[in-house]
Amino acid sequence: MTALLHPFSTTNSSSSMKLRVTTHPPHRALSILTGAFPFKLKYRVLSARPLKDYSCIICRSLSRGVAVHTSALSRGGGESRPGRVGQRKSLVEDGHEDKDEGGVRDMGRSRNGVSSESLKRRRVGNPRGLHRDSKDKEAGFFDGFSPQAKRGGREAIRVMEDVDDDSEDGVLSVEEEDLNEVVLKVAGSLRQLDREDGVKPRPSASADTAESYLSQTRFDQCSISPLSLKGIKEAGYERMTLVQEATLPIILKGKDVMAKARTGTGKTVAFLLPAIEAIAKLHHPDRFEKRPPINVLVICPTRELACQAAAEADKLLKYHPSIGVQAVIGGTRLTLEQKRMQANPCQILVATPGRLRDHIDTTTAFASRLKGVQILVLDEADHLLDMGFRKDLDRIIAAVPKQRQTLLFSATIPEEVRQICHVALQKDHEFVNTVEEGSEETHSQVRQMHLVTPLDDHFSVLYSILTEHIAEDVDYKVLVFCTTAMVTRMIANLLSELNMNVREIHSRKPQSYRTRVSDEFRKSKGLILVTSDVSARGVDYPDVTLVIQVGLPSDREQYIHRLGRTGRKGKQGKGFLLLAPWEEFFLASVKDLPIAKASSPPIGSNTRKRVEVALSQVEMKNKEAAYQAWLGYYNSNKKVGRDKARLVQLANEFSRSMGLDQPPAIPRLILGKMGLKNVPGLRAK
Ligand SMILES: Nc1ncnc2c1ncn2[C@@H]1O[C@H](COP(=O)(O)OP(=O)(O)OP(=O)(O)O)[C@@H](O)[C@H]1O
Repeated sequence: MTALLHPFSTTNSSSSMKLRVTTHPPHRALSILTGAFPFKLKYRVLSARPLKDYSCIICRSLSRGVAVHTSALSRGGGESRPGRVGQRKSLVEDGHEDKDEGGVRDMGRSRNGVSSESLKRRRVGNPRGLHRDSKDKEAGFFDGFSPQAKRGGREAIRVMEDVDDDSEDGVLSVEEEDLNEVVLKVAGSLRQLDREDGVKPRPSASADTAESYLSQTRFDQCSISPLSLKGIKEAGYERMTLVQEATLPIILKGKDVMAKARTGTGKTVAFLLPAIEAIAKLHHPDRFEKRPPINVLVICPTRELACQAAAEADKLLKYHPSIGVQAVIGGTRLTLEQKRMQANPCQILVATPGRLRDHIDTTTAFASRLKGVQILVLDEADHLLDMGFRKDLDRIIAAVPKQRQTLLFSATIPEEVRQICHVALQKDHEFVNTVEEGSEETHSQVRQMHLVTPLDDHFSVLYSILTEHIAEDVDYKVLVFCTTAMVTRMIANLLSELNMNVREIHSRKPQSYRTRVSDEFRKSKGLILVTSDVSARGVDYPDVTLVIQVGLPSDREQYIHRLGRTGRKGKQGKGFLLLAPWEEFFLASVKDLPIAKASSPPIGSNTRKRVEVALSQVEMKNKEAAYQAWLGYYNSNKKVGRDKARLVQLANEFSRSMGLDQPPAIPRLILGKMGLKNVPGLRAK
């Protein structure tokens, strides 16, 4: 059957796939039956550009729901509009661990290649490079690292700068490692993993679930250029995933798309492939042109994710020698990036928001190169549209042409984000939702459990869960998510004292270290990665067997994304959420998810003793920093932080759980900024 223009045209009524198409207004849905048979499509691509006609054959997968909504919301182009969501949130670039407050640091250092303006921005009242808006000033400085500020509250917006002061010793976090090498390294290990994946499927993945994320459509049935097809084949991809199948034809048509698909189901390729196809059809500027345009701009919230997306693009571009991808991320030398972007093809730029702003502010001719952007992609769009990123994003949107195609992808798109998507998207954008109606946003093959137990037991319970899991699966690969960077460091220290094979990753580590550890974890088995939320979204570590979340996740979305590090590509996985009794309220926000109540693992006196001894070995400065960070994190939580006296009691409970009967003293200045001066139970210094 031949259908013109839209592959999911309502004319395909004989199909057996249930499809929801929403036309104006955006939320009115029309259910239709569509086909499970191949049909030929012909459509014109990217109407704004002089492109060729394409034909493709699309087969529909049976009995899978894909909702495509055409929205009536409008795009504000470059305008900066106040968010209607009205929430503020500190889930910010490179994670939430900037919720940690490490005290005042040296502000007098100069940064190579960074403009005074951007330095100033970093410095506004903040030694760690956090910047804030005027409301922060009213709210008091360090009192909010805003885990749930998205839902409102008095906390200050805390936007962490792209360049972390990872360097504990006061040395700048300037990396010697060329990012190109990092990207190539990641691309290399991705290729290797893909090859291994093709040969040896993990035994734990049943044939049924392992295939569930794939559609019946093969890439070679679509109107993809032969060079891209070669790259796809080499990457080991044969069939499209559901989200790729659903979005490719729409994106190729040149429409703005907002797409929601579960974690680990190939969203990166879903936006990269049509973007590459669009560039392939453009006139290619002279290699030596002084200011060649950037055609595709991909924004990712974290450095790891940006490197990963650039590596994926690099894989797909293998047979497109004239198209190049570059990544610009914080924690690396700005001047190196400038040289690289000048010396190499850079039609695709993958960036973290803060670093991109730095380039807009400081890099010669960068702004004019951005005028060539035809496709803007926001990966983890709900996170990027959140208030924590809003200023950077408004700036970025203002820097790219209004006449462009915009693609928003995420595994979670809360309703409030749909309400504000007009800041980036065209009025007639399509909303593609591959999460079937009535089904959960998490994977059914991932077993989720929660345990509510006193804080005092948390470390012993964590140790027990880990030892049990390790005993069950020699190929264990575990992610332990912690609330802040400093809590991450302390727990990693503890587990390592317990002789577990542990690595840690968070924003207070230098970027070269982060890249190394991330790469190691990607390739390893028999390893535990203790992490802050820098690993929560998008990071594609294959074969993670268990995700443990210790303490309150910042919100429902973050719970889903963290959990989504396991069960990728249809594989099996487990998730464990460990909460204290006063954190139990969080369960209400995920009550629609199948999270079973776990029974408390028996904690013998031996286990307790071992944990106690290990805690006594944990460095005091790590415990002190963890205490302060913990206090900052929960202080900014709307619910927990409301009653300051109670908050301090709980913090001191946390202190005791680390083996410190007397809570560490906190600098007066910081207590003041947290709004915790003179709260009984705190020690000031
Ligand atoms: N068509 C395909 N066939 C097989 N594997 C694929 C295909 N497309 C992508 N993949 C692989 O699937 C894995 C998950 O992809 P990706 O990281 O893009 O997922 P995601 O949906 O963006 O996840 P998240 O929501 O966590 O960001 C990657 O290893 C990627 O290489």
